[in-house]
Amino acid sequence: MNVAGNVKKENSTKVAGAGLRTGAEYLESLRDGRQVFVDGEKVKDIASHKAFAGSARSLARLFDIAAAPEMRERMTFTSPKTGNPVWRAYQIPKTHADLKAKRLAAETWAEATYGLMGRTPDHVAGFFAGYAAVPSVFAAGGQQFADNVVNFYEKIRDTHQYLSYAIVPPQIDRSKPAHQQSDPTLYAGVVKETDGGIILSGAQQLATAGLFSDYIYLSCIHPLQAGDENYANGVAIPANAPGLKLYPRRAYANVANNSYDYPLSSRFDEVDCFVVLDNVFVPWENVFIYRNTQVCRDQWWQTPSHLYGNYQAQSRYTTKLRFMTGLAKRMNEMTGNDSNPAVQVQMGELASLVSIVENMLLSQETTATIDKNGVLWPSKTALYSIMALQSELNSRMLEIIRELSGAAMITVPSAYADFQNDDMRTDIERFMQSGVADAKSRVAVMRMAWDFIGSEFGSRHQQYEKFYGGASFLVKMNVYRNFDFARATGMVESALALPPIGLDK
Ligand SMILES: Cc1cc2nc3c(=O)[nH]c(=O)nc-3n(C[C@H](O)[C@H](O)[C@H](O)COP(=O)(O)OP(=O)(O)OC[C@H]3O[C@@H](n4cnc5c(N)ncnc54)[C@H](O)[C@@H]3O)c2cc1C
Repeated sequence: MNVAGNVKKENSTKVAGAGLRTGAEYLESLRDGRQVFVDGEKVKDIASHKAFAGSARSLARLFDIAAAPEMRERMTFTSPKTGNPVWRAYQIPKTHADLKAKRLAAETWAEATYGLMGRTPDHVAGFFAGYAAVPSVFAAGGQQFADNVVNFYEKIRDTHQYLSYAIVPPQIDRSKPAHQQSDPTLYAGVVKETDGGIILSGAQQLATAGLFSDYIYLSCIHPLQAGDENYANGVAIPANAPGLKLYPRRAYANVANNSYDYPLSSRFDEVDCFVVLDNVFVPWENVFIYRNTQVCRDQWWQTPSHLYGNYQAQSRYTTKLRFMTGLAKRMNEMTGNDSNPAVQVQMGELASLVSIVENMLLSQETTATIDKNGVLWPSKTALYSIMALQSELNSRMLEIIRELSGAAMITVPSAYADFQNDDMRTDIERFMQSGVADAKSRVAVMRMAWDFIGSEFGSRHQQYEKFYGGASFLVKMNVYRNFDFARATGMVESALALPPIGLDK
């Protein structure tokens, strides 16, 4: 299977996959009555709606890649429960080799979307692998919750389910804790308990790819305090649960009506969804944390969940940066600047920044440690250091590309249709050609670069890289909590205790 190619028609055909879900099955499963609202309307069919169809097909392709027999070793491992192949994303790593295998699988999926889709099925899968690796954290709220999280993990692993998550309260009034908001049902929380489960109301941000997933994991990563118990939950909600409403932000593919003018927006807009819960019932078996602020906090930091999920995110990010570097190189070739030494220095800086990200990813593997239960934890300092600086490094990399481009991304025809007009085509072909390619090829590269960096889609990506892992001041606090300051201050103590020189008079 050609991983880096465009979405192909075979996506909609069934692939022999030993029970693995195919793209066609995935697309069919989106027709389940989920409530998605966009442009003033309820969406009837996500898989065929013009705002979402291209991205749905890109995601379906990931299912087919994993189901392809020749990708079995790369993309799957054997379920200890069923003996069937299941996505590697759900593997709990026990060795450094396991972790590397998970990265290779993540990279394979990331390459199929050029790193432009962050919440592919392997992201939240990593969190659940982390929960199932240390269920005792959930048992602190009652053994039944630990059992629930393990059972649910096994179910989603063995049936190849796609989860997204909404784990941040809405930005209504950040100056007040959850329970002091002007209305107790603004933030998503429990409003009622029944014999069969709990009922939730309120809102939560921001389920990227929520409308494309099978379940949304709803919990809270923002610090909660005494009094916030109603908001301290961890529950899995099927995307079509009655009362669950998804409000995507502006869908970029709506205007990206052809893949020449918008080669990326038309295919890879993963769509961030605001989540509203209107008395959504969640059965007990899908409840893993219930009104417990301590467990709600510990799920992220006392299990390897946050590390596994963000290790996948860094694999995806590294892939995207490779693609970005390739785009910059092709752009320079088109403008004839590629051999200019000053341009090569700028490209050298870009490549240095990309290499730092890549090597911090590899360092998470090599400095990973094994806990007392035999579970491998990627290095916290390696992960959080690069995440903390990503916000700044990403901006610098984009700035270099803008610098290198001059007007190249702007001096392009208004639309693909211009090539069809005989009067326009003559001028375009003459004046917009490159020294190494005809006008159509040159413009194709520039449109792709603009879609990457300057379109609404590209601009959202800049915001995504800043915030997908939380605001950078919070990530820096993670580094602060995990850095070995004792070793650093120990050296200072040692230096202060060195035998004195010249003080004996
Ligand atoms: C494109 C995109 C996709 C996302 N996808 C998901 C997703 O799939 N699932 C999900 O759950 N969430 C997702 N998020 C949400 C993301 O997790 C939050 O945006 C992030 O946690 C930041 O929270 P916030 O937006 O409420 O910002 P705030 O917490 O309000 O912070 C905004 C800014 O205010 C300043 N600030 C606020 N408080 C402090 C402080 N104490 N000290 C210093 N500065 C401060 C900082 O400059 C900070 O960057 C996504 C966000 C974006 C932009």
